[in-house]
Amino acid sequence: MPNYLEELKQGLKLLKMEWEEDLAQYKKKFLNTSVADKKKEGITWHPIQIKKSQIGMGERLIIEVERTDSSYPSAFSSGKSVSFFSTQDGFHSSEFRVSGVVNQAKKDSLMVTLQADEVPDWMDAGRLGVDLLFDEASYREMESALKKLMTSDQARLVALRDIAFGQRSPRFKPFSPPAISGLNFSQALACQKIEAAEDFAIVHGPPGTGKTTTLISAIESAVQDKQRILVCAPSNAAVDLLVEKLVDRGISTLRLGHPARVEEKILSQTLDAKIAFHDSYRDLKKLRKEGESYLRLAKQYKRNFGPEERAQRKLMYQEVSRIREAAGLLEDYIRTDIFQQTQVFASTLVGAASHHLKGMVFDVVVIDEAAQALEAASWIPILKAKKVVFAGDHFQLSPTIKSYEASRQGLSVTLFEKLIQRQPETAALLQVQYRMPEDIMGFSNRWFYNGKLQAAENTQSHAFGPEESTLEWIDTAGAGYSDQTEAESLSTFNPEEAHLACTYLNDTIKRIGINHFRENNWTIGLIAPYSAQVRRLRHLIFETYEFPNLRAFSDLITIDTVDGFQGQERDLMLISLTRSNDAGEIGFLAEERRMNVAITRAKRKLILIGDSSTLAQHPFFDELLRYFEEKNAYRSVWELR
Ligand SMILES: Nc1ncnc2c1ncn2[C@@H]1O[C@H](COP(=O)(O)OP(=O)(O)OP(=O)(O)O)[C@@H](O)[C@H]1O
Repeated sequence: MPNYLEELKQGLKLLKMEWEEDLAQYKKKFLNTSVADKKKEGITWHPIQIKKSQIGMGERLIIEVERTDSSYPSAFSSGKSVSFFSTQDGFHSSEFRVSGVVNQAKKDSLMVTLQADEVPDWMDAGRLGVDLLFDEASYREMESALKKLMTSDQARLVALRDIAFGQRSPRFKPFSPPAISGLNFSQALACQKIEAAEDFAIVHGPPGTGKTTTLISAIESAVQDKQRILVCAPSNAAVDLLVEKLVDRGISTLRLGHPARVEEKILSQTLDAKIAFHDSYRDLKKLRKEGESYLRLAKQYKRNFGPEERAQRKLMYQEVSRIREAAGLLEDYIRTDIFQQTQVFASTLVGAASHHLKGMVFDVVVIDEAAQALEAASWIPILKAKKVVFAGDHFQLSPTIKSYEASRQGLSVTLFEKLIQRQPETAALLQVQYRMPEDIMGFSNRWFYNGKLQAAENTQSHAFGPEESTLEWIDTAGAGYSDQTEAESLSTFNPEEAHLACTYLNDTIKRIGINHFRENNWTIGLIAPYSAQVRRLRHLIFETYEFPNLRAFSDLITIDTVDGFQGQERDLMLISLTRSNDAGEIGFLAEERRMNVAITRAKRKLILIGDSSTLAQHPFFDELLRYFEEKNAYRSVWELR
C-alpha cells in the first residue's frame, strides 16, 4: 500500500476517534439533561422571544430571538446549527422542533436562518427555547475530503497529494528579484515565492512578522493577474480578519458562510449584501412583493368558501408559484452574475465545502492560521485548488482537539507542519516583526524562536510615552486571592484578580490620558485564559458602574480568551492569568503555544497580572517572571496599596 494511503487511513481513524469523543462529550452535556442544566452548560437559551422575522435572500426565513436573562453562559456562535423548542404543555414531542443556522450571535440575541418556509404556529405559544446542536456536518465534510483524497484520480489533486506526502518535488517558475512596495525584503521574497510556486508555498514566522500582510499583498498581485482565489482560515473570526484587511486594500471579496463579526465592512461582502446591491435586485424585490400580495389574497378565502372561491384561490396559488419560480430564476441569475464577477472568495475551511462553490476550481487557495487547522479540514479547500498557499506559525495555537488519545497518536500534527518538514523549499520564513517593541517581544523570542526574531525600527516608537514602561507584571502572591471553579461550566475564575485587573487597567488608562486614547484610537485588549474569568471581566466593565471610564471605552476594549485574539493586536494588552492556588495547579496555562499568542498581541504595553507562587512552579512561567524582573518590570500587588 502506498504510504499516503496508510497515512490517510490512520488520519481517518483518528478523525473518527475525535468525532466520537466530541459527540460523547456533547451527549454527556445534553442527553437526559434538564433545560436548567443545559443553560448552565451554555448550550441552551430559555426563555427566548422572537423579536423579528423576515425573508432574506434565497427565500430564506431569518428570525431574531432575544434572551431576557443573560446571567448564564452562552456557547452560541455564528455558523452553529441550532434547534428551537417550546416547553409549553402539548409541544414537547420532536414534531415541535425546527432547526436553523446561526447568522449572528450577540450576547443576548441571535439571528438564525430557519430551515422552514414560515415560522411554525407552535413558536407563538411561548416558553420558547433554543438548543445548540452537535456539529456533525464539519466532521462529515472532513471525512469526505480525506476519502476523496484517497481515491481521486484527478491529475491536479494527485500531484498536490504526492507533493504533500513527500513523493514528488514541488515546482517553481523562475524567481525574479523582489521589489514590492510596503513589504520588507523577506516579505517581498515570500511574495515572489508564492507567485513562482506552482504547487505549494508557505509563509511562516513568529507573531507580528507580517504573514497576513504578506498574504494580502500576494492576493493583490494574483487579483491583478486575473486569477481566481479562495481565501480560507479555520475559524470565522480569522476569515473576517482577512476579509477586513482585503477590503482595506480595496479588494472586494465574497464572504461565504456566517461572519462572526457584524461590522458593515464584513457584512457588505456577504452574498446577501451583494445580492441586495445588484442591479436586478429591485426587480427581484418587486416580484417578491407581488408574490406576497397574491398569497395574502389567496389566504383571505379561508372563511366563505364556495366552488367559485375555490377556483379563484387555486388561480391565485398558481400565480404565487409562477411568481416564485420567476423570482427563483432571477435570483439564480443574480447569484451567477455575482459569482462570475468575483475573483476573491472567502470562507472557513469547512465552509469551502459549501454548495455555492460546488464544481469550482481556484487558481490559488490561501489558508491563513494554518497551524491551527486539522489536516482533514485543510484538504477541504485544497480539493478545489490548482495551487496552495499556507501561512501560520507552529509556535502559536494548535488545532483544538478533544480526544487525548487521537492527539497523542498524531491528530494534532497539521498539514502545514508536515509540509514544512517534507518540502522545506516551499517555505519562506519571516523574522522581522512590526508589532512589539523589543522588550515585549524579548521573552517569546528567547523561549520559542531561539533569538532569531528582530524588532523593526518602527517599534522603538511604540511606547505610550517616555515615562510609560512597555512591560509590567503585577504579582498577586500573598494577597490571599484564590481561583475557583464555576459550578456550571467547570471553567476557572478568580474574582479578586478580576477586580484588580479592572482597577489597574482603569488607573493605567487614566495615567496615560483618557483623551490620548480617544484621539489616537488606541485599542485595549483584556485577555483571560478562562471563559469564566472573561465573563467576570465583561460583567465588571460592561454591566456594573464601578469602572465608568472603562465602560465608556466599550468601542475600544475587547475582552476575550486567548483563542479569540489569535492573529490580532491591540495597543494596550492586559492579561489576567487567573490561576492562584496552593497546589500550583495551572491547568491549560501550561500550554505554552497558547501563552505565546497571549503575550505577543501588545503593540505598546503588556501588563500581566498573576500569582508568582502558583505560576512559577512551571518552568515557562518561572522563566517569564525572571524576564520581567530582568527588565525591571516586576511589582508586587503590595506596592500598589
Ligand atoms: N513591512 C511592513 N512594514 C510596516 N509594518 C508592517 C509590515 N509588515 C507588517 N506590518 C505590520 O505589523 C503588524 C503585524 O502584521 P500581521 O498581522 O500581518 O502579522 P502576522 O505575522 O500575521 O501576525 P500573527 O502571527 O500575530 O497573526 C501589523 O500592524 C502590520 O500592519
